Amino acid sequence: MNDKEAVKKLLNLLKDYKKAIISIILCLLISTIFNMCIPLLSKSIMDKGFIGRDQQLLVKLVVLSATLYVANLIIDVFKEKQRISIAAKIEYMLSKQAFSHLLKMKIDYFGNFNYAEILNSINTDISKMTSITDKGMFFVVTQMFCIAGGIIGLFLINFKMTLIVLLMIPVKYYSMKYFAKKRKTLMDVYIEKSRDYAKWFGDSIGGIREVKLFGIYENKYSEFKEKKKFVVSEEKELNMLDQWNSTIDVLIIQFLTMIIYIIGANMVFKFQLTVGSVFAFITYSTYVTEPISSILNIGYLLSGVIPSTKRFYEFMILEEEIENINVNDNPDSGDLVIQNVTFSYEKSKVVLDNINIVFPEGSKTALIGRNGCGKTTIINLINKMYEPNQGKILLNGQDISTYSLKKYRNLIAVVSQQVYLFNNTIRNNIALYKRITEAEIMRAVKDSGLESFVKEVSLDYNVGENGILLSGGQKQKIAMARALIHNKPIIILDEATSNADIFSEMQINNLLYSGLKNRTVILVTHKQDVLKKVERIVFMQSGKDVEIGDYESLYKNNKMFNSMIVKI
Ligand SMILES: Nc1ncnc2c1ncn2[C@@H]1O[C@H](COP(=O)(O)OP(=O)(O)OP(=O)(O)O)[C@@H](O)[C@H]1O
Repeated sequence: MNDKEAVKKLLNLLKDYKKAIISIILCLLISTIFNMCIPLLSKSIMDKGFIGRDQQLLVKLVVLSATLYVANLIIDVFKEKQRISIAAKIEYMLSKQAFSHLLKMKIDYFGNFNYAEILNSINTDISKMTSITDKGMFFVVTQMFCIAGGIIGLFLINFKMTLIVLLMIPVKYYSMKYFAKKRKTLMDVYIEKSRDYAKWFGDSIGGIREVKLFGIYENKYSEFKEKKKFVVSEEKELNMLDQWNSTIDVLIIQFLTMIIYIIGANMVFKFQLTVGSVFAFITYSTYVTEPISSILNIGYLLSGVIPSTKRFYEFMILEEEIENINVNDNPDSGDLVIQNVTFSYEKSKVVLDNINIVFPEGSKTALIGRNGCGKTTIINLINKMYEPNQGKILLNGQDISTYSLKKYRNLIAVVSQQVYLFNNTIRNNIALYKRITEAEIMRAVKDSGLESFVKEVSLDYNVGENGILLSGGQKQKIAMARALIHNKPIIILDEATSNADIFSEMQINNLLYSGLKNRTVILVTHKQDVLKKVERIVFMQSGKDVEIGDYESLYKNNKMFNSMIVKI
């Protein structure tokens, strides 16, 4: 995306608020007209009131000026209310778009960026983009009128001095260009550095247990100092640049005012101008110089917003999961078939090579194999976190890529080794936004082996951030209860009982041919008692070499299989 497209996108954000923007511009116009009258009033107060010693007129003019000031204040409050409301709506709308996109994005995005980094990027970009509703931006339109009115006022008072005022335009233009270019470069670096810092921060706090257990506090602290120093120094440079830009602005205007005073005084001494005219001229000249400065500063302001706008829209076009909307059939349970599937996460490394596995409907199948051979990858493909590079996965004879993603996933429950629990009650973590009766929840809790704990603390016990208040086994049992309750025809248990005690494990294993009797169950396990129980075992020597059989045949014929079994 180039700068022009980014500006277009920014302007597009305002298009839904035409009415409010028109009312803001009207308010600014009325204020501008009032402001135009004030120097003329001051001129009369000075020349006719003070110097002409007309007290009655002086009081009238002072009251009129004060009324205009108050009217301006009221208009300003009304205008600000509209402007703040547009800013809030744009921020809310962009946040909604970003969050909805985030939920639909492909899973590999979350492997590259951690939560702190994602939150930091989205918040920074949205807040920068919302700054297009800042006061300075809206002023542009009315400032055109202000400049026109100011120039007319100046010409009416003195033509020659007006030309001097107009000379400042090219000076300001070139200074703005210089600062805008610098700011854009600095902003790009700042965004990169703060993203890097947020990534590191999320990673370090995510690993707080390791920091404590391995005593790497000092190392992390010195990394922090280094990374934060970069961010703070970029912030400092950006703030200093803003300061220099406004200092140069003030210098230009002050220099101009000084010249006007000198030339004006000279003219007063020669009786070519009145004292009031000189003061009115100076006020009018600010009506021209300040708005010109603000208009030219828009370029400077945009130079800070454009990098964020580009990054935001680049994020918004990242690939989402494809939801088939044209499908008319509901996926139905049936045999699940992995057919000639080849898959790699990275092009250079093939993880699964032409794999064929059938999981008959209602069957119980165990997956066993060495670390990294691709068991979890098979599960990732079945639940459509990834798509095969070649081959197909079929359910009930139909390619799963033709099913509605939501409806297809609705058929599968996964309990993995690393369970994620929301910071909510046990009840809500099990029900997951579905209306489920207490009796049903209690049945699932009983089947998963969590009953005695629930009786102790109640279903409304809050589990804390990712279940921090629970033991590993309790977390897995909640995940198990969650899988059981949703009545899905396909259940995947990826080392799901790795943290369960022997009694709970036996209880869960007994479910295979009772509570889960009619469901297709796929278990990743190395435990002998489960391997003996299931009717089929998929033994993976690697992602290329897959052998399927029952326990007896594999046990007799495959030494490698034997060496992997955990006998308890
Ligand atoms: N998101 C990913 N991006 C890139 N490579 C990955 C990703 N996830 C897994 N891999 C790689 O794919 C291979 C298979 O990983 P997978 O997690 O499927 O193995 P596994 O058999 O489940 O292992 P384990 O028994 O240790 O859980 C490994 O070599 C791993 O490094």
